[in-house]
Amino acid sequence: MNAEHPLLELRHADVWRGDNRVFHDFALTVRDDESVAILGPNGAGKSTLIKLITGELRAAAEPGTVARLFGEDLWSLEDLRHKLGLVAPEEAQRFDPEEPAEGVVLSSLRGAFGVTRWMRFSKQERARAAAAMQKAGVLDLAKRDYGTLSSGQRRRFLLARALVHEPQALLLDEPTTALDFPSSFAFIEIVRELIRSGHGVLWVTHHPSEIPPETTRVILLKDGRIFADGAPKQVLASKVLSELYGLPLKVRWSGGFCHVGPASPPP
Ligand SMILES: Nc1ncnc2c1ncn2[C@@H]1O[C@H](COP(=O)(O)OP(=O)(O)OP(=O)(O)O)[C@@H](O)[C@H]1O
Repeated sequence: MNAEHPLLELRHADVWRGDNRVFHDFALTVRDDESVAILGPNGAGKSTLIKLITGELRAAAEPGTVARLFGEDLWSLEDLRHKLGLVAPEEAQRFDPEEPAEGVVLSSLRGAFGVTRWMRFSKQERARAAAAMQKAGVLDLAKRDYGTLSSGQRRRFLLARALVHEPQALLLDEPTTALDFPSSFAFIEIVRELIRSGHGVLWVTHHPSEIPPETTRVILLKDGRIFADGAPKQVLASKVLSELYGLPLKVRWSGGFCHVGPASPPP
């Protein structure tokens, strides 16, 4: 990681959505070798933060405001895909069900959502796509029609789509939404392996139980502010989460994973 240019630097940032100022004087710095989980109640500002990172939203240009991704002030995630790969489940809808699934990955090399008949790919590009599908555990499904894949398999193709650019870090926007337990666990295991092999990860989720044990930092958002930021066991604590969500919660750790339930189970 270049110490001068962390993945994300926000200082004195105001972010507006319509007439609503979601972030005010917001500050957050994330290094590109960190594995960070971001949680918070509905309306906390998670999507706003993601849209800020993807460049869909911008911080207001005020004196003193710093908003940089990999040291760039006005970035386009398209241009930074070799640094930060995005997995956003809603993108799964954007592909032709009759296209071979490998098109999800190959078309990313052209910044497109699907392969058109004018696209040509070199041997090296096909090898990169194969390597990305291998990492995501879907190489054997490359030739299957995309429309015949399960949600979990499609999610892994989205991961391969991000990995084909060999990014240093990944931004995962609720990547296990609507996946069953086995598919979620399989996805989490792949991400764990990526963290272990040195990738930075920014994982936005509602579910503490899916935060990989390799995660080094947890950030809790509430009402557009950072409510807590620190080591997982300090932040994902019964008292902190009870205060965040406004109800008594009990945290239990097992196998490096955090499980949250009501403080006193119903009779
Ligand atoms: N298009 C919009 N116009 C105005 N306000 C918005 C808009 N989108 C979101 N907001 C507001 O911004 C705040 C943060 O919303 P955001 O979607 O970032 O929260 P979130 O943490 O992602 O929530 P959720 O968990 O429900 O997805 C909320 O108060 C929300 O009502």
